[in-house]
Amino acid sequence: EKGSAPAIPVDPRFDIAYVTPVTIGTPPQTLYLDFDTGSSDLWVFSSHTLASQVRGQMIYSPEKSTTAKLLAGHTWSIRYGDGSGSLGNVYTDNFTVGGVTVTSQAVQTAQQVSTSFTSESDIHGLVGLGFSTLNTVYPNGQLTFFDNAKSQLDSPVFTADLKWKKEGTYDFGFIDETKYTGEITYLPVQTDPGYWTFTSSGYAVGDGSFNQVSISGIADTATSLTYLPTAVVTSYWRQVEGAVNSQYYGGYVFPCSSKLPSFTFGVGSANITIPGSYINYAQITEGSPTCFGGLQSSSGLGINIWGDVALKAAFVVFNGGNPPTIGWARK
Ligand SMILES: O[C@H]1CN[C@@H](c2nc(-c3ccc(C(F)(F)F)cc3)no2)C1
Repeated sequence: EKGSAPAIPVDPRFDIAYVTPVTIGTPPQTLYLDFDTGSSDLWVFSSHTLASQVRGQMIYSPEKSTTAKLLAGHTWSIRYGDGSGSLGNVYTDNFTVGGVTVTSQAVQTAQQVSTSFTSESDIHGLVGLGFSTLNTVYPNGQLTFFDNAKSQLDSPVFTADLKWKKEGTYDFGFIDETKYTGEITYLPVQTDPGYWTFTSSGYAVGDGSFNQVSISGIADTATSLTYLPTAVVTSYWRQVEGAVNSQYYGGYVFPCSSKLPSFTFGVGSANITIPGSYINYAQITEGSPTCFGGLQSSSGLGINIWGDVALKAAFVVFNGGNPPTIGWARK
């Protein structure tokens, strides 16, 4: 089996996140979910979610699905890197993405969500595509959609082809050669504690010289920006006149009129170049002449994150084989 589904930017003004249509249950209920390689819970807004916390999101109603089964005595609670979170209970039901169906997928129904989820009406939940060790369901951890689907896929892989301010795709079970140029460079993945963690071989700013330095980080499709070591990020923003690291805005801001240099990162002996335009993330407020950078310091996070700003510059293969690896290609 193989499947393909769109990755739709939530806000075309700036790619805060990407959502993908899925169907759950019988008859099928459609929701748009944020696919997240940085976590491993599949949770949805539901008929169990506090009404005061639902604002326009589509919901999954297990009581309307003839194939839904409560996973009795199981609960979950998750906290994301930005402090947002959700919690609830668990059903199993049929779950379909791009024509690939998993029967009895653990679907975590939210009873409560934090305010940032409530205010993001275009995101109806998340599909965790990290390693199942990260799943928060208690007392028995559940498998991700990808772990459940793997055995029925032509190949145990999924790929991410995210795009700047445009619709991209997630493919399951195959590698679409038309989506990239040149070769795919595969790197080893550290699966502990459960992220797609790999080591980049270095970086260059604009057409400057390449700095050979190992940068270990996670490939995270649900983090909007990219967070790298302070030394790397300061050497980038030093090239931009008027750029400052603002305490007030919580990161590097710069004059929107700036022409930003590109940022190149090494993957083995190959490299990926992020166009400067991708690093002009957004005006700090509508109409402001000050813009917020898409490349920020990871010093407060304790981990480097290759988020959408980097991922959308590449074709990325998440290979769930034995051992798992991650593949990068230019496009
Ligand atoms: O935890 C790490 C794992 N991947 C990153 C992640 N971040 C979110 C998230 C999604 C949507 C929202 C909201 F809609 F704006 F509320 C907030 C956070 N989901 O995964 C960070």
